[in-house]
Amino acid sequence: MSNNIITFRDVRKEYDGQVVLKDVSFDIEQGKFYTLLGPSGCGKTTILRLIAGFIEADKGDIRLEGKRVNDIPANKRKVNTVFQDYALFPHLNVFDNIAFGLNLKKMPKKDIEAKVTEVLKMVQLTGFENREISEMSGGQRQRVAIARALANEPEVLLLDEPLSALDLKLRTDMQYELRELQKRLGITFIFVTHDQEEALAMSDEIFVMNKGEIVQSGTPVDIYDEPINRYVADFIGESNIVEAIMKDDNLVEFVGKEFECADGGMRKNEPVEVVLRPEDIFITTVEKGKLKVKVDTQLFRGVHYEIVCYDEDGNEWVVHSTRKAIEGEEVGLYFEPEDIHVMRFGETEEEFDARLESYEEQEEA
Ligand SMILES: Nc1ncnc2c1ncn2[C@@H]1O[C@H](COP(=O)(O)OP(=O)(O)OP(=O)(O)O)[C@@H](O)[C@H]1O
Repeated sequence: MSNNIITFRDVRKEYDGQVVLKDVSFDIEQGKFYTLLGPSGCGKTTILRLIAGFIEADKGDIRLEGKRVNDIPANKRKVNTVFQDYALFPHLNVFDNIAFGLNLKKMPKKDIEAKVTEVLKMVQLTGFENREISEMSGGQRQRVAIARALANEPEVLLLDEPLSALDLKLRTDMQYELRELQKRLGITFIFVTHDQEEALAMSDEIFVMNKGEIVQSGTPVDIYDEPINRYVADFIGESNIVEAIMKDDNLVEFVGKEFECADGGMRKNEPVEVVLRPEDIFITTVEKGKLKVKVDTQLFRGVHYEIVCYDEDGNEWVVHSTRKAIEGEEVGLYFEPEDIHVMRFGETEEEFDARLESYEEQEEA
């Protein structure tokens, strides 16, 4: 049996004739932490609203636990949302904020008390029942908002940029807390952010979005190591991206030189792009390096120096190194074949997966 708690099949959403979600399909498995990642306006919140039932799809199937829910109202779905501003009632105390929805459902008083106690314990706010919302910190308010959502016993918790209002330190603390809470509760979290570091740190699976489409999905490591195109490579982490020619399987040419690489399954002499991450490049002597460059500038970033170099064709190469370089000096850049990542122009995720599979089979044969 499938472990999918949510399924989207060719789901489209338009506003005033403008398509903001382009026939999107995906599966969400029970009990995992998912993140929708992408720039402002790419459709992340639209997906959350469709799951919650706040808006209707113009086309396609939305299923929760296998059942089509397109026509099921929001309050009948086992899904709860934690909003960016938490949407707490400022004039009510913690207890009353959490009890609000339960009262509406006409839950008996004793059960409400037990439920509020239970969810406050889950978010480690036991004893805060009578505290006014105005007397709580940003992080505590957030936990109240989560507790209120959990009181409805959702199967899925939707979190729409819940950390964006917090300062950096609290934000990092809350990232740990949310991750830990999700693991402890074992319910599915769908988290929206435009912050790639947050997405990498917290998620089991990331959906990278652009202009109403999911461009790539996978684990943080997969997406970081194997971005399918320039957009994903640029969005997730820092990258050096140069145009190249795929000479043959395992052989790519850029800056007028051929390099051994681990990729294959493309046409001979196909124009491609190559990504090299700054932390995978080492600075050495011109003789020992694979590529000759000149050090231009460097910035001390605390853990490493960020060193900007230029090759003879004028391409910029950013290198992260724990050792300082000498500005103006000619040096060699060294990298391993498997750290060269080749990307085809216009390849979709399905095409990428299919190529990888058939190339790996061919390699094994
Ligand atoms: N009610 C609406 N009426 C018209 N257009 C809308 C409406 N809601 C959203 N949009 C448009 O749909 C697109 C996707 O919006 P959405 O809120 O899903 O983006 P997002 O990725 O969540 O962005 P952000 O990170 O800024 O919240 C945007 O272009 C937005 O302007």
